[in-house]
Amino acid sequence: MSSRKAYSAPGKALLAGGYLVLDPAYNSYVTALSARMHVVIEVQENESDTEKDASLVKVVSPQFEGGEWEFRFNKKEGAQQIVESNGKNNPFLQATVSTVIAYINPTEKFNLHLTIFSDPGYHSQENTRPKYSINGKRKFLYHAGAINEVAKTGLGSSAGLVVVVTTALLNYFKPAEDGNLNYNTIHNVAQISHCYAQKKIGSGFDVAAAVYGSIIYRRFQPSLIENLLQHPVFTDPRNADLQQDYALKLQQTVDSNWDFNHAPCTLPAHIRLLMGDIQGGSETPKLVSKILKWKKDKPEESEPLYRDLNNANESLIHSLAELHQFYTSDMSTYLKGIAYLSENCKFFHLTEAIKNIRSNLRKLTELSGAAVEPKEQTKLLDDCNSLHGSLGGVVPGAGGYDAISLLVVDDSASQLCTGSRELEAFKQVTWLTLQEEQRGTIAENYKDYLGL
Ligand SMILES: Nc1ncnc2c1ncn2[C@@H]1O[C@H](COP(=O)(O)OP(=O)(O)O)[C@@H](O)[C@H]1O
Ligand SMILES: C[C@@](O)(CCOP(=O)(O)OP(=O)(O)O)CC(=O)O
Repeated sequence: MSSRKAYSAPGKALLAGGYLVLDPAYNSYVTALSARMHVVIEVQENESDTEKDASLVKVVSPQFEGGEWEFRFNKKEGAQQIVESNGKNNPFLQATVSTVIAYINPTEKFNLHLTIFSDPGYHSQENTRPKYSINGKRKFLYHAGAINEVAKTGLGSSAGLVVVVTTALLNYFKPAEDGNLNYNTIHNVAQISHCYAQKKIGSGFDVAAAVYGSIIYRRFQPSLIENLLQHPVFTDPRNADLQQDYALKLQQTVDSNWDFNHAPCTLPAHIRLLMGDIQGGSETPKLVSKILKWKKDKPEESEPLYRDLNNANESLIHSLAELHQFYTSDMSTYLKGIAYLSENCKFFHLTEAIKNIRSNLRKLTELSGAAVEPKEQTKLLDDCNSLHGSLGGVVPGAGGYDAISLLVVDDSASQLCTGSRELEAFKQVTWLTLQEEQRGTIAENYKDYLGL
């Protein structure tokens, strides 16, 4: 490869399928966003920063204070030792770098330098200064604090990071023969790394969207990777035999055929997604454990509600596909429909599906006691319905106080954002400047990042 390459991967919004997506029985609807995570990877020719025989992956995240991690690889008595030599912790980078290296098992020494950039939508924009690339194509915000001190907006920064770094490293060590990216390998390695870093097997919708872009997603069976994450190498990491056994099992798992759904999807033409970040926020793991406990304790309540919520989700998925199909088959009527929304029954299906999802999420809130669509968000989403051009909105993902997602007619989007700023009801909402961008992980031009 030429000595420098760049890649990017998108953030996500889970419009339908929160909680249900944890179960491989249900489909969810995930929109990939124009807020993306980026990496520039360079091969370092200079040997001075590596010890003899040692390999190095250095990662710099210049938008955050102290964003520098160095992973040194040393082979001693047949066993690979990986040390973060700055004494710093970034579990997602550590997991990604070590999983890719275990999967590839490189025989030659390597010395790689990675620089991470994240688009403005991922983090709070307070106390930042903008910096532009020399050619003006990229603008990133530089923060006054460290990565774990700056508030997140919930677009899935760790999934974006893991996927883009996996893409860069796999493409360096094992580029696909046809020059394309090997999406399935990237996906499988990234899911394993993300679970390993989080010490739990989540649904993985954020990782899958970062790889494949906007998708209808049904998860993989957790048992597929359970044994890998409990491998004895994690309690005896410098044991050469265990390392070998782990690497073999990792390769077999990554290269096997995963049964999961990642069918591409797109929002219908002229319908735009707006994401409103809400000051405050909720802790997803607490909500998830409350819901799962209720689901287990009260199957008589949860089973019918999960069924109803799934029906509402499926009907949203169906009506979005139906509208997309309508646009491609009869554009002029579709455009008239966009202009006279309430008169067209196909748009009516969409707004009804959103209403049904919301009423089921409110029931979930009431029965489980977990604040999925709390009263404040109910009021906010109801207020959104009265804004000109709004087709309705939901609490995305785990819900709570984090964010709202609205579907709006694109002509009205900017007016809706500016208009709502004047209203008391929207004072804690910051509309993020982003939209759907269907593409998953892709190669970029490294020249667009020079000077940052
Ligand atoms: N730009 C970045 N540079 C370095 N590490 C990052 C960056 N963005 C995210 N991370 C890693 O991901 C972690 C955040 O992950 P997580 O808490 O799962 O949030 P999210 O919901 O945004 O994925 C950070 O603490 C850091 O370890
Ligand atoms: C509850 C969930 O199904 C969805 C959570 O979605 P969010 O988009 O809220 O995720 P975070 O960015 O981690 O807060 C849990 C899961 O699928 O893992």
